[in-house]
Amino acid sequence: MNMQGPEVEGKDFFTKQTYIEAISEAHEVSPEEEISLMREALEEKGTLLSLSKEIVKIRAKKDLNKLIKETFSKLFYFYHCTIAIVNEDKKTFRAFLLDPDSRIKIHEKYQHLITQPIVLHNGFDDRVLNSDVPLIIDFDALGETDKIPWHVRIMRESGIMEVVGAALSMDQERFASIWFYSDRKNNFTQRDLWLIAGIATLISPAIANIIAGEQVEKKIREADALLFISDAIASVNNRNDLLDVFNKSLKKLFYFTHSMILTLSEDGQQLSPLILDPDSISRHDPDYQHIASGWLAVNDEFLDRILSSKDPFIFDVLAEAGKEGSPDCLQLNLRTGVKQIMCVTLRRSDQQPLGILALYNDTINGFSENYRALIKGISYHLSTAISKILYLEDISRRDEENRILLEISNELVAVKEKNDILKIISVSLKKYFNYTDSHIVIYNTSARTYKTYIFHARDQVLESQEFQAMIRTEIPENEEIIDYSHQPIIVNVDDLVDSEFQWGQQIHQMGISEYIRVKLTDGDQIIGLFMLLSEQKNAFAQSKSLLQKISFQFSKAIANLIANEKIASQLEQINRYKQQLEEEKLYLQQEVSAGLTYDDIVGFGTEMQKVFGLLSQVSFANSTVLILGETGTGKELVARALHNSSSRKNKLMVKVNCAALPANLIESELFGHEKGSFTGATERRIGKFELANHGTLFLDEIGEMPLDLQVKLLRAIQEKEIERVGGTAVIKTDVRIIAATNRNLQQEVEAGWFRRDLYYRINVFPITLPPLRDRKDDIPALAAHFIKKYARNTGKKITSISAGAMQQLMAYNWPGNVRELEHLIERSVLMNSNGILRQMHLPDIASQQKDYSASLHIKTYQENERDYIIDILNRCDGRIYGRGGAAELLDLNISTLNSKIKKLGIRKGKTRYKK
Ligand SMILES: Nc1ncnc2c1ncn2[C@@H]1O[C@H](COP(=O)(O)OP(=O)(O)OP(=O)(O)O)[C@@H](O)[C@H]1O
Repeated sequence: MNMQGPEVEGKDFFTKQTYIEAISEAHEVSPEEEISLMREALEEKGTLLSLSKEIVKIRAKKDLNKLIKETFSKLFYFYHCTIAIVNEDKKTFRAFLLDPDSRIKIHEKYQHLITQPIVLHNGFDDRVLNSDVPLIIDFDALGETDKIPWHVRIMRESGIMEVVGAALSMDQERFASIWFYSDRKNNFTQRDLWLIAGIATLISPAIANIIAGEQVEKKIREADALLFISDAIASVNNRNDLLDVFNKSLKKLFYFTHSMILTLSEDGQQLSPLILDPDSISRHDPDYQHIASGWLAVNDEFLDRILSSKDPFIFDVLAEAGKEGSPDCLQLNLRTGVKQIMCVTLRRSDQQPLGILALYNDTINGFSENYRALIKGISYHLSTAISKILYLEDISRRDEENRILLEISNELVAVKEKNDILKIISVSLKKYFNYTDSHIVIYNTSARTYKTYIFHARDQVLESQEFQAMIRTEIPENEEIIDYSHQPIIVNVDDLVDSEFQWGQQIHQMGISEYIRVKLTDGDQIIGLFMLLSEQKNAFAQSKSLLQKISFQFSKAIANLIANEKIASQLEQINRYKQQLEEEKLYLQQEVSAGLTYDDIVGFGTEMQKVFGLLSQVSFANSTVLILGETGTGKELVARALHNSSSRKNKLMVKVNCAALPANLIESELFGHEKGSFTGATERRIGKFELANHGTLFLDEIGEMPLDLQVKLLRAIQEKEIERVGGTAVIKTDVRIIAATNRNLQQEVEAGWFRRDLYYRINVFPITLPPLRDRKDDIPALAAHFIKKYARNTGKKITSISAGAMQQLMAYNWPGNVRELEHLIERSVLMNSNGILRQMHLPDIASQQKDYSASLHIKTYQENERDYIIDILNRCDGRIYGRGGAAELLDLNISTLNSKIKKLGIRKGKTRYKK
């Protein structure tokens, strides 16, 4: 850097010392030199004398410009000339006089240069100001150093090679500087410097006068502007108008990049933006939206300082942002080039803080001290305007809330089922709240948990594991979510991540950042929680009051829904009982012999006594009993007596004849069916299992049960629960099983026609009833028993049986067992006219013989094969193909079986194949 002044630096050579004296003091001069210098000096002195006459005429800046253009430029070469004045703060200076022909005008930062205060102590301007003589700055010699101030850099970039600066002073105070710029190197001579020093001295009083005049004008202008702004502020009714006043009027008064007004929450804990300037220089930062739409917690020393300050507060962003714990917004400002911020606290009439007005600047020392008073003046009017805006907004918000409330209430009143609520939360509420998902949980008094009742979620999360887990999660009553406040509460989900709160973690995994919840109540009772969830932070700051109001309507609708559901489920239960009672009634009407006991079983012989012994052991147990025996031996009679002697005697014994029903109906008969579950299922019907609940289910002819149904039966017996055909609900049953068959189940198992596992499950307590031919000693008692029964039924007076007839009975083989004997006695009583049965209408020996010989007919191999295939087909309910079909059981391939059916002339009757 090369800065030079006359070699007589430090002396006021214009007033006290001539140029010649100064030069001669500095070095020896020859007499010729001295004569020439004296001539020059006399010439310039004359020049300055005539100059001073011009200068006294100067009144305004335009006169100055004219002087520079027309007079100064004739004295020496310079490109343009400017004057800078020191600001009131004494730390900065600003452009005062600008040369309209300045070549710097083309520089992109020219506007910045001429409008911004520039730091004075930068090593250039302060030196010139402190120097008694003009100084030259040789730009070329500056080199590339960081220390070059930005405004000097701009000049150099605009082609300036050299500049001379001289201080202007008045009453000992150096208040400004005059600058002559040149685009030529080594342009300024010693003589030029001497002239510039003279010009500086002469021009100082004129400049001081103009400044004083301008300051007066400025004050008047500021007062006018303040008046105008105050008036404008006083008449605004909304945020946009207020922003307009700032941008159009205040920006005319002084430079700032943008503004922001923040208001304080009622509890004084948070500051949130009321008005954001769309011209903010920070608006392109990715965090701007987030920070600008959020709120600032008033919990740091920085904000405390602003809020407690009575006067506008100016601070450097760099210095504040560097302090520990500085708010995020300061970092954002720093990043986006904000250098200085002026804040003033807006106060209510009671002096309590209402908010903050912040003005931003992109230069250090951008805010002059002068503006403090102006901004303070504006802040009073601004506070009133903001209070008014907030009041008006509050009124219109309440109106809007009431309108929304009415709209939502109308929808809620019409709620009949959950889907109606779902529609409201997935469509209607979306117009007023900013949420992505919603969740209503209902309090379960017995489990003391909150359980999902209704939810609405984004499509993309519906299938996710987190969401599925979330809706299954029951929130324990004592979780931190449940507090006693009835106000809506906003929860930051980040705070839940490290907690034990499972539901909180699940919604975090679903991408939820924040949720608001409100209690649903019915009188004093909490019935549930209503939660709106959002992926964004700060989504619900404005929603509290409306949600609070809506929650009452929601509570009512949900309480009604729950009550209706309860009534519906009770009605359904009543209907079920009613249906069951009707079934039971019908059943009891069919079952006339329901009251049979062991007394009705006739059997004095040893065989039957053994049976009675077994029965007495199992009567009171709940065990499954399997009654075996030929047809007519009394299996059903024994089953009924067993039931009537058990602890279940006051409930039904329900009989299912497994052989009598087509295979496809047995399942519905046993387990019931839902309406529409198959063609013909026009009504819901409960099955025999449900009908026999707490009683006994008698499965007669269990050996005839189709194989596929055997599996379901086994499950029902083992699990003690059933599902209706076409239904999904699992129904618990408490049923005792008594099964009977005249088949040899063991053999059936071996042949693969009866499931082994089911056989073991029902063969817990087998009782075999002996055929009548093996207990003929019971025949007299049985005969007497039936004579008495049928004589009473027919009204005949028959009391005994002749010895001959008895002999006939004792001689007979009784293939139909007790049933055959009973029928024979019945027929004989009907046909008899006197008091003693003498004639038994037994099949005669011959026919017996005939029958016998007929039964001795030896079947051909083909006949046997035909009968066998028919048996299997009937067992499979005519099904040939697939698992458990006839082809599989016969271990034949399908085409072979079909050709055999054709060849053996096997045909199907109405329901079964006939032999
Ligand atoms: N020991 C008995 N005392 C009195 N009556 C009996 C006796 N055994 C059977 N009976 C009567 O015989 C008839 C047939 O009995 P039951 O229906 O119980 O036989 P079952 O073994 O179940 O026959 P099926 O195997 O053909 O169903 C019934 O009227 C029953 O009352």
